[in-house]
Amino acid sequence: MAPVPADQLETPTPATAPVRNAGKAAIAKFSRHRLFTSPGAVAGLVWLVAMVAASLTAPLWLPYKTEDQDFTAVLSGPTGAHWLGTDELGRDILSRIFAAAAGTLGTSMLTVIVGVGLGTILAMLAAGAGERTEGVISRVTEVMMSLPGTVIILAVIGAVGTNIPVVMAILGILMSAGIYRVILGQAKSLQSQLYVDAAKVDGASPLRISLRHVLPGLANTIVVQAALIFAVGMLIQAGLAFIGFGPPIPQPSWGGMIQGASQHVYDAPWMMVPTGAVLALTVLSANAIGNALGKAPNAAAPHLPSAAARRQRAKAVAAIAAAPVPTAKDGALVRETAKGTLSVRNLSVGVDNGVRLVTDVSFDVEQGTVLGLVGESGCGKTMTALSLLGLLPSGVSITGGQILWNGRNLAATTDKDMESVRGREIALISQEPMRALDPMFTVGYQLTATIRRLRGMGNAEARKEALSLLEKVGIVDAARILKTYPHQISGGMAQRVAIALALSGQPRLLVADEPTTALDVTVQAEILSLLRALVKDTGMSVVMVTHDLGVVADICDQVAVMYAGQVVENGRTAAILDSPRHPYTLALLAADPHANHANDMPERLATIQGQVPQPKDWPTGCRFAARCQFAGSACLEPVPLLPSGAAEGLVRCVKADQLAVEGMDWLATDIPASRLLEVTSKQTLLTEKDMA
Ligand SMILES: Nc1ncnc2c1ncn2[C@@H]1O[C@H](COP(=O)(O)OP(=O)(O)OP(=O)(O)O)[C@@H](O)[C@H]1O
Repeated sequence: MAPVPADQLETPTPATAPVRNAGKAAIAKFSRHRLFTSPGAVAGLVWLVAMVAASLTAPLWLPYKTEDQDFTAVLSGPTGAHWLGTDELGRDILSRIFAAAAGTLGTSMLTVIVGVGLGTILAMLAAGAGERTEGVISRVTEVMMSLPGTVIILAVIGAVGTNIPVVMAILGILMSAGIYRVILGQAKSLQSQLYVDAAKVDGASPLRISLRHVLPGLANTIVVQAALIFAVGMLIQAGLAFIGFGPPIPQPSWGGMIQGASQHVYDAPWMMVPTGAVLALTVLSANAIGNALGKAPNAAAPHLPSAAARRQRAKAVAAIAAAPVPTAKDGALVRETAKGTLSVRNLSVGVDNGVRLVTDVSFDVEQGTVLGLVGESGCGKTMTALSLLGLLPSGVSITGGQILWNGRNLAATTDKDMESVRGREIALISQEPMRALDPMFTVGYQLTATIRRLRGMGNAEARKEALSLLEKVGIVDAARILKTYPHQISGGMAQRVAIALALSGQPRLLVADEPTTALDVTVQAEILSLLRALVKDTGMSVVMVTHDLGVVADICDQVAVMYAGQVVENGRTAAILDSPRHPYTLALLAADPHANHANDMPERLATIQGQVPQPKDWPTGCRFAARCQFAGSACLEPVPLLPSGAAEGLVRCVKADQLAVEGMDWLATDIPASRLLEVTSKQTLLTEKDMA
């Protein structure tokens, strides 16, 4: 049995370590919560927690009773005996502020519970129970919103007296109508999600669907609304007390104290300061918390990076710009980048402060050629493609390497500068054409607006160009399509329009992320032949992300096969499809029914056991080893990308030559014991059996 390399041996750890690590991870995750990344929200939270704690424990520590009068210090400013001064009756302001705090905070919370609770229940009911119920609830809430809230509150006070909890609960009922309107749209959108349909098919009751599938999706909006209503409740309560509808005298209230202070604004201006400041700070704190929570991923456009992500990216960009230019390493192709050639060098992409998703990826795309990025789901194709456009999702950034394009390193380009590249030099077409089209506007409006913005044309000229672009992408009745809305055209037509949109800035490179996956087979063929014709006619290049080897064979000049965030093999398409040098490419071809000739179609198609490992589980050696039929002890070491011997191809496999010489096939059976190498996650244990 071969020895296990030292760097892959697990260090024995005490039994308590996992618990401690889990605790640390939980604390780290908690501290990254958006609430704690906003200084304003942290300060607000600290203030609110301190206020609640101080008000709840007030009877234990307050220096004076609220009604104690000190006639030797009437209307005094801050003194040793009265830290925040006294009022016109010599009562201690500090004691009165905190004695009033519990009531003010508690009854404001009551408004939140009634308002947000009722609004949420009504919205979930309306979203789940069909149009009639929604219609009834909506009409009722419209009536509630049309009622004069102040008059109703004053009428309630007239009827029940200044019973603050009752008044604040009624205020909550009045506010619930507005909250219902805010939450309804989101609840309806959640009700139309596929997983909700699946739950219905599984026979889940409407109540269970609402609680299990809809309510969690509303959590963010509910919390934000609660924070804002809490602030509004406090202000309204203070306002009522100011005009004399607060708790009965001598019971203190913040509004009543401000009203008292307003009588002495000239002779004792200080008196206004402590209560006013505490009220303002408490309201600001609730708003700051609401604002921070409102910046949740589902509250913002998901494709736009957050400020924190942008800061992180700016840091990464600066580090990449300062790094020395990589040279030919381990045989990797390094050529002078000609104009119109894209050269990606040692590109790495990772989650900010987290795992790496793509490592050390290199490839070239020459002008007028198509490169296919191929591999199973989760191999990092999309992350690589989106890096080219600076469109990585929020929280994911380029961590190293270069993207050389027209004399610039796009990996070290700021977000602002990327704006002049996107659309004009490099454009994107995505898997789902409807993502590129706004359902609110006609195709013509969207195309002309984009052409005017990217090419600086006038309206009439842009309209002509839009027509010509639609004709270029094979749309026969272009004039009619210009007037249609996206939902009025088919998927294939929408993809043609999306391609026309991508072409409106006359880009030299098109990044196509599985552009045919969502289309049916005949339309797929049409779109592929359209792309082929566009490459030929315009001389632009294409980076085509796909998991379909048929698409690769059909359109790609070069192919880069990706596995677990790495390129494992690249080179000319014909060379790679004819004589693959990496076992993963071999396996993909063996598993593809179209890659096998009808005559020698095996009885059983090959499979690749297991799954692509998660980025956190990548082993230090060959990442494919755990699934590979040919793995051996040498595969436990990191494997560089080396010339494959076929044209300019590169391969990341220590056994590539042996496989090529011996002409070994990927077997359609389970991995034979004679070829088995057990590679467990993280820790790689070699149990080689009968390996030569
Ligand atoms: N926003 C994200 N944050 C963190 N990790 C992500 C994010 N998006 C994708 N990943 C992870 O990055 C890795 C690569 O994903 P990527 O989408 O690039 O794969 P892919 O090969 O394009 O797959 P597919 O064909 O399914 O699109 C996967 O492990 C995936 O789980």
